[in-house]
Amino acid sequence: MIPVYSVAQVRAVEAQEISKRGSESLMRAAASELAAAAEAMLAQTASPTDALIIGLIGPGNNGGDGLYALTELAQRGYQTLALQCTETGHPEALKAYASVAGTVKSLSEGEEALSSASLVIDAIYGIGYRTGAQLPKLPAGTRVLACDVPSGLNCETGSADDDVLLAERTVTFGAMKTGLISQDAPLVTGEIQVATLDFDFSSITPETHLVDENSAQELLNVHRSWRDAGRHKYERGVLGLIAGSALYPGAAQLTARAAVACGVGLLRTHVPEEVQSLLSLAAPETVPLDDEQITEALSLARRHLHGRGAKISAWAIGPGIDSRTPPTGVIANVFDSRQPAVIDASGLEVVPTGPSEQPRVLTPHAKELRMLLRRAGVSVTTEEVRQDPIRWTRWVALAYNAVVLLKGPTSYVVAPNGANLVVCHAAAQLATAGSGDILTGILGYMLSDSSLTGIYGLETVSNSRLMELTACAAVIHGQLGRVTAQQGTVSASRLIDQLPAVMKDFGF
Ligand SMILES: NC(=O)C1=CN([C@@H]2O[C@H](COP(=O)(O)OP(=O)(O)OC[C@H]3O[C@@H](n4cnc5c(N)ncnc54)[C@H](OP(=O)(O)O)[C@@H]3O)[C@@H](O)[C@H]2O)[C@@H](O)CC1
Ligand SMILES: Nc1ncnc2c1ncn2[C@@H]1O[C@H](COP(=O)(O)OP(=O)(O)O)[C@@H](O)[C@H]1O
Repeated sequence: MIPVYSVAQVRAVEAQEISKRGSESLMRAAASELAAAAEAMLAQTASPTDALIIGLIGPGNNGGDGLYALTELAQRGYQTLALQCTETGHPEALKAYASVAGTVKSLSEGEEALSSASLVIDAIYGIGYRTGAQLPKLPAGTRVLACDVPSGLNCETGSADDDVLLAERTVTFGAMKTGLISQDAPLVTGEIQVATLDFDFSSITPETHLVDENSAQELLNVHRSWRDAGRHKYERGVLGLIAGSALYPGAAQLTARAAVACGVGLLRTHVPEEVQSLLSLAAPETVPLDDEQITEALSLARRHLHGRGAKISAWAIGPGIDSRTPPTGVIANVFDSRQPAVIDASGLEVVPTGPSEQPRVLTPHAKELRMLLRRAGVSVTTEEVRQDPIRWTRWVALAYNAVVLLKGPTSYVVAPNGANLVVCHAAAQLATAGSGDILTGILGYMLSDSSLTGIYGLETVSNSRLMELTACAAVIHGQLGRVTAQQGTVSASRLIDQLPAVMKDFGF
């Protein structure tokens, strides 16, 4: 997992590093990383002598990094041009660049060259940016490498100005910063590369941790063993799905098909009669589950939570339920059990507040989070949630004693004790009807599989493991969005078609 720090924390460590290593040497180290990233971006498209790299240079250290990077690139044979966007610049870096590559032009003098740039290095503003500067408009299609932070992005809050410089890649120094993963940031940073510059953060507690594909892979492997291959379907895990209504007949199908595509041991479905026939056609692998069988499964669960003897090992509750007529009795019985459950959509409207023995994950989007807060007696605006998502998600986690996944372009996973993880997949194509139902299917499957939860016998899964698995499900979901988008337009059904291949990439 990638630790994420606030700007103030990064500034504090930076000050220590400067006192140890000197500011010039730090800036040169940052510049080398930036130059290497520029070379990597151009490796496929142009040889050094053909490529023109333009640096947009600002007044402070960010501009200094850009100038030293351009100096290195000029020394390696690239054509470079430094365009100063503000009246002042970093004096030593300006001198270093001029001695190798010639004079620096002002933006107005050299602006025309932007249309022939192979790459633009955005080194106007970094973490020192305050909203409101006039930023240059780049020709459409310009490839941009951002130095530390895209100019126009507030690295504290993640809020971007309208004229922010959109980056294809951002090389950020020291550590990942909160403002690079919040609010607008995933839409403007492009791929983020952290150049740690060997900063020492050992005495500082990060604000949160980012879970990316590599860390998800590690988290998924924690409990896997060679013995997994010997399990029968009940030992692999049985998911009970309580979902669907005549009003939304498709949602239960999507969740069911997603769980089946993940390779669930067995899926048992409790859906209204009129939905069951459709569901049996859409997912013939599923087996219906009536009220009596649920009672029996829950009663057995008191003695056998998992593995041999357990009829159901985890639950997914909510997709497509008509909130006017939810099967409250059945759902309340499941809520009283100690079996893990993921609760989504209309299920969120009936989940109780207060203490609970059940390991639960709630998966609201922002509007549903506000509804959960309102039910817990807290009234907030969408803007307040947007500005401090972890704070408000933590409120819900505490009030409902559940792990909470706040879904959106950046997803936040928070446990009742306040611990939290962030998933930032920037797969905008996921914003399509039914994609949340698929996430519920993926997570439901994961909660049912003891090789992932690591629980056997009568133990229950801890909130910290629940939080990790929830983040992994969100990472897989994001990857699913990206992979599906590479093949064409994205719909929920097409996401499910790609799910087996994506699961395979994560070791399933
Ligand atoms: N952290 C690290 O570990 C390392 C950091 N390094 C680098 O240092 C960078 C931070 O440098 P920095 O402090 O000089 O700030 P930077 O972003 O260049 O801004 C310059 C000045 O612009 C101004 N300004 C801001 N907004 C404005 C506005 N709207 N309109 C007009 N003016 C505005 C403001 O000046 P002010 O007006 O406040 O006097 C601000 O001070 C960092 O991003 C990274 O690239 C690496 O070298 C080494 C490792
Ligand atoms: N702009 C976006 N970029 C990336 N992911 C998004 C974006 N908007 C939504 N998502 C993701 O898409 C999913 C939508 O879920 P949800 O709102 O429950 O949709 P539905 O109810 O239609 O299934 C969530 O996983 C969310 O994280």
